[in-house]
Amino acid sequence: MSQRLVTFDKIGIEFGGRALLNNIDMTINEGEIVTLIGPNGSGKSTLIRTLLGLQMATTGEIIRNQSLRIGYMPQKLHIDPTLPLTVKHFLALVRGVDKKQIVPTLEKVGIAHLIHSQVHVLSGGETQRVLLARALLNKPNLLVLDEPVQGVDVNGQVELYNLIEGIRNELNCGVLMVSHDLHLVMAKTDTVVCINQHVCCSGSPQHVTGHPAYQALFGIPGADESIAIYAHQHDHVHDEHGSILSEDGDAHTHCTHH
Ligand SMILES: Nc1ncnc2c1ncn2[C@@H]1O[C@H](COP(=O)(O)OP(=O)(O)OP(=O)(O)O)[C@@H](O)[C@H]1O
Repeated sequence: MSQRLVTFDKIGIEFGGRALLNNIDMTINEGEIVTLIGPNGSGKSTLIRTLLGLQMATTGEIIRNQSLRIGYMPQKLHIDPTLPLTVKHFLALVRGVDKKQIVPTLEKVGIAHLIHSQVHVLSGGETQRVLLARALLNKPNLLVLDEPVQGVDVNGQVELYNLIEGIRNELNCGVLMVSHDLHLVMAKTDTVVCINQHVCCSGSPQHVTGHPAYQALFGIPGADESIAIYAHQHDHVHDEHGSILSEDGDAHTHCTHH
């Protein structure tokens, strides 16, 4: 039986009398991929910051397993582009890093060939892999990924989600990720938690996408593919001015409301 890594117990956060998060219950188990979704400003990053200890909860508590070790991958890499910094040197900056682990970790995320590249010339997908490598160097049993596929094209996104799933399978770590992409991420997720200040719904991807609260926020999955077409029953004929000719040949118009 897999053990619980983190339990959010009725977490609430207020700022200036405004509730950013309210009564959030959520659990992440070893070997489980949990995806946090929600509209802009719904509190996803705030919840992550609370887990990382960067934000204090106003109410409730976060119960952490004693063994908890988090590897955090931020949304973006903020580095001065004028600063010369190779991937190797960037990863060597990780506190307490075992430098012998840098090459195997880069191999794990598929970019060992970039070890001597400057970080600011990397593509979006390569940068995300460097950030993932940095998170892994912390030897985590919980990976926390804030929008891991940001700035990556669709093919690259699929590859990154596959990579994250592969790492979970290999390390049996828990994964908590924030995502805006609902379609690609769903296949790689065990549990989806949909928040909008509070937990709107949670469970398997199938359960959540069928939930009315999810559909109210994001629409019905696949609905955009089946555009409802207004079918005009053209059972009449027009004269040369566009007016409808009745059976007796008199002209009248479509709309008679004024
Ligand atoms: N330190 C803070 N002080 C006051 N308000 C804050 C603070 N941090 C976040 N907020 C507000 O909390 C709300 C939630 O922000 P948060 O960044 O958690 O949302 P999000 O779901 O991650 O959004 P997005 O999808 O746009 O990244 C926003 O309205 C934000 O302005």
